[in-house]
Amino acid sequence: MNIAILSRGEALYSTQSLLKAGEARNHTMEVLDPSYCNLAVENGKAVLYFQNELVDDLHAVIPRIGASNTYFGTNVVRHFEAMGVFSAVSSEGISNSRDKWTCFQILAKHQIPVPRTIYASFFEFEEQLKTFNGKPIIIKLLEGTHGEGVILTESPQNALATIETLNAAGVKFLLQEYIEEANGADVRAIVVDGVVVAAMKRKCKLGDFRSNLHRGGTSEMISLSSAEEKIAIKAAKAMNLGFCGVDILQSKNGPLVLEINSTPGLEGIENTSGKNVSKSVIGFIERNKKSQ
Ligand SMILES: Nc1ncnc2c1ncn2[C@@H]1O[C@H](COP(=O)(O)OP(=O)(O)OP(=O)(O)O)[C@@H](O)[C@H]1O
Repeated sequence: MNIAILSRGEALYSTQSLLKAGEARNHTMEVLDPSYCNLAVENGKAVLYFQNELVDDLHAVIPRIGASNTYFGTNVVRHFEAMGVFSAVSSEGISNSRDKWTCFQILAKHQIPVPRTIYASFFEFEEQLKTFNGKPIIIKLLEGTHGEGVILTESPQNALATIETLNAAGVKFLLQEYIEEANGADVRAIVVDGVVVAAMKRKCKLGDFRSNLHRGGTSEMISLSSAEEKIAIKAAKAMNLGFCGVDILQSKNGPLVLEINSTPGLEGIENTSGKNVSKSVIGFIERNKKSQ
C-alpha cells in the first residue's frame, strides 16, 4: 500500500516510528507536510496537490496534526477522506478532540465519566465559582496543550482573579473540579482500532500538579484495571477515533476521562510500555483495506 504520514516533522520520533513500522510491512511510506498540501475541488471532485504535484496514488494517511495547525491540517485530512483515502485518524475526531469543551459534551452524551466541568458566559462565572464550595479549582484554556493553559487555583479569590485576567485577554476557558486524590498523576492509554495497545502512568515533577512529560513529568508502565480499559475504549469510540491517546484520572469514584489526544506522542509510550504502537496503527490500516 502507499501510505503517507501527514506531519510537519519528518525527523520526529513518532513520524520515524510510523515510517519504520510501515516499511517493515513492505508498504511504500512517505511523509507529507500538510502545510504544503493545496486543496481543490475540480469538476465536482476533491483533488489534492502537494506543492504542484497531483497526489492520487495514496491508499491511506496517518495524520499527525499539531495544535498550531488544527484548522488547515484537519481540512487536509477531510480532503483525503473526500477522495476516498482511508485516514487512521478521522478529521471529525481531530476537530472534536481539540476543543476541550466539545470533547466533554461528546463524552457526556455517551455517559462516559469526566471530572465535574463548567463552561459558562463570563457574567455567570462568579456565581458558578460558588458551586465548588471553596475547594481548589482547575481553570483550563479550551485549546491548551502539553499542560500549558492548565491552572490550579487554591482559593475562590485566586480563581476569580484568574478568570478576570483571562476574560480581559479574550481567552476562552472552563472550570473543573480538582481531583486531588489523583496525586499529580494520570494514565495514558493508547487505543487503536477499539483495543488498548499500550498504557503508562505519568507522574508530575516535584512542586507541580501536571503530569505531562513536556512539563517534566515521569512515566512508568502500568496495567489498566478493567474499568480503565473499558472507559478508554468507549471514549475513543465516542470520539470516532481509530487511533488516539485517552488520558484518565484515577479518582476515588473510579476512572474519569480527562482528555482525548488525536495526535498522541509515541516516544514516551513506546519506550515506557515496550509496545510497538506504530505497528498496531499499520495493522489497523491493513485490516481496514482488507474489509473494503
Ligand atoms: N481536574 C484535574 N484534576 C487533577 N489534575 C488535573 C486536572 N486537570 C488536569 N490535571 C493535570 O494536569 C495535566 C494537564 O492537563 P490536561 O491534560 O487537561 O492539559 P493539556 O494541556 O490538554 O495536556 P495534553 O498535552 O495531554 O493535551 C494532566 O495530565 C493532569 O496531570
